[in-house]
Amino acid sequence: SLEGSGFSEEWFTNILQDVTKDLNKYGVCVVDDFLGEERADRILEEVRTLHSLGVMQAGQVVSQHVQDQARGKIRGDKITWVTGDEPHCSSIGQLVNVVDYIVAKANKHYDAGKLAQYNITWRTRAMVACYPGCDTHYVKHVDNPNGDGRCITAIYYLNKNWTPNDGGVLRIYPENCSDIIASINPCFDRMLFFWSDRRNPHEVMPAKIVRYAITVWYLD
Ligand SMILES: O=C(O)CNC(=O)c1n[nH]c2ccccc2c1=O
Ligand SMILES: [Fe+2]
Repeated sequence: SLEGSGFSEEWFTNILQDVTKDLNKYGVCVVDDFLGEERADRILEEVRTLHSLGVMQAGQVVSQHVQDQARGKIRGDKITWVTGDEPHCSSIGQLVNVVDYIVAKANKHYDAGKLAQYNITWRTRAMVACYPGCDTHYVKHVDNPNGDGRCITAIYYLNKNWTPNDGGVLRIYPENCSDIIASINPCFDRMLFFWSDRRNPHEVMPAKIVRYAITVWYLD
């Protein structure tokens, strides 16, 4: 619901139209300056706290060789799952509430188009991910290749003053326009939505410095 979010009906309506239009047209939607610097800073502080508390576990191992693992070779992304009700997670919880509202409304929006094909009733918890730099990356993949129910991937980026030298760009290879590669910089207070299925193979390019993102998957 709107009250308590601190955002106006008009703000939501504008975002809704962007998300609905871009998702239906491109299968991808980027919203910049999503929550404003003050809220985004609070979320970043919470993620840094979670990282410093050591609650993030290795999401994937970068080296498949046993001896590398034995030597504790650089591991890939580290993740933790939060509902938003845990200690140090209240701003993350507010982010999820705002995204929930947008996705629920867009799903029922008058010009929902392809979004209307879904009946989004559920979502995962929020996955807080940290790529620790040192060229950690995520190989080209589809989030939901085999119909596990996930239909929309929603990613919120928290990387202040990001520059190309920092790496960690998200590349999306839209299935139906093979010549275009969408390169999305993981910059601070940027919100991204894309179809989770085979329409959007994507990869995280090697990150040179610590790179934070929060992902929620919406299920049909
Ligand atoms: O951070 C990004 O820009 C994109 N990120 C991804 O595509 C992505 N996709 N699937 C995952 C599954 C487990 C752990 C991390 C991930 C992950 O970062
Ligand atoms: Fe992914």
